[in-house]
Amino acid sequence: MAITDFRSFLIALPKCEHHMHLEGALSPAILFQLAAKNNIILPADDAAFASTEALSKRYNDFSSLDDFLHYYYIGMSVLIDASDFEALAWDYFQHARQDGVMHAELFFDPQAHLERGVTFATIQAGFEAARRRANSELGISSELICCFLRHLPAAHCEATFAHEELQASLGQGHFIGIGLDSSELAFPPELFKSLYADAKARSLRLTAHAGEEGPAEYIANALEHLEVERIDHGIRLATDAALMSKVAERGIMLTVCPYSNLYLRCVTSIGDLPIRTFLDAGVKFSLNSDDPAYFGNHYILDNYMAVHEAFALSVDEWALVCENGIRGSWCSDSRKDAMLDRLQQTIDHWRNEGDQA
Ligand SMILES: Nc1ncnc2[nH]cnc12
Ligand SMILES: [Zn+2]
Repeated sequence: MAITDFRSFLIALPKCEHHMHLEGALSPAILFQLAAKNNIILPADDAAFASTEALSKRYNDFSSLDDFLHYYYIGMSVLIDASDFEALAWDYFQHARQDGVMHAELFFDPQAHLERGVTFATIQAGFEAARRRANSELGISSELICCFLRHLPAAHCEATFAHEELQASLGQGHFIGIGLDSSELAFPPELFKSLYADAKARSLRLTAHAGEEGPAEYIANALEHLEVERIDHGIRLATDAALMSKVAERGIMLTVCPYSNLYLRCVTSIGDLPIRTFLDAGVKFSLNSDDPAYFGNHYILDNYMAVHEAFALSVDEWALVCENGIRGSWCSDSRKDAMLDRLQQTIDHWRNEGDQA
């Protein structure tokens, strides 16, 4: 079958997003707007904060993960009340709707807000309002994944997890799992073994960033010491064939973020990502936007398009990527069945279109 309009085909696929930091959806325009509303003084000694245009331009020139994180943490300092968190998440959901996302599992970084005096209840109220609205108005289901910042001491992460408000929120089912993010190289997964054991004891789902800038060994360590079910990024897996076979055999899904890897210089082009290697080895992966507002405003569809342009996946391969994303989601079986039905209808429809072309 020849599909002449792959963009429309990719929009129509029922997509699941598993790797999107809500704070990474903060556009320069909303950043300046909230800074003005909340009287937040942005760094006067950095010309990047002179205007929306200057900041957007600086975002096109990150030299590494840490260079990006510097701006990411300054950016989120403008989020103060529940309506700010709601506006941020709602902005993301509107992009997600346009791109054909049916289900989104969204990271957030409470430690970065709690230390500024913003309460867990404030963050949660804002995100919950946007999630409810996304479900009823846009038909997008979502879950939250509470991320811990690995550049902070493990004891700090454990204390945050034990925080009364966080535990109460957990009791009310407000988030489904935990993740580990921020600066990778100096902070290997095994430092957080105790945090992950605590989360596992509370029946939370487990994932962690590994193998983004760090070596494949960090992926092995996250699997062994943190007992994660998914790996966020994981592109360095391709450097270790034995580990790659193990990951494929165990059905561990990687949440790959093509444009993020390009903008943070983990690869020099999207064509250098091991997408074909993973497909050939039977490694499951989903495609995601990570921090779209910081990475050229490339939301999930652009990531799908870029992978298509670089690797020319067949319709069957796209169907497999989509199916793996649905099956690897942390949503109910009935939601998965609804998405699998939609996938089948989409594939059938496009096969007919292709036959007629
Ligand atoms: N790509 C990324 N890697 C690590 N931590 C992050 N926090 C937000 N985006 C991140
Ligand atoms: Zn990430």
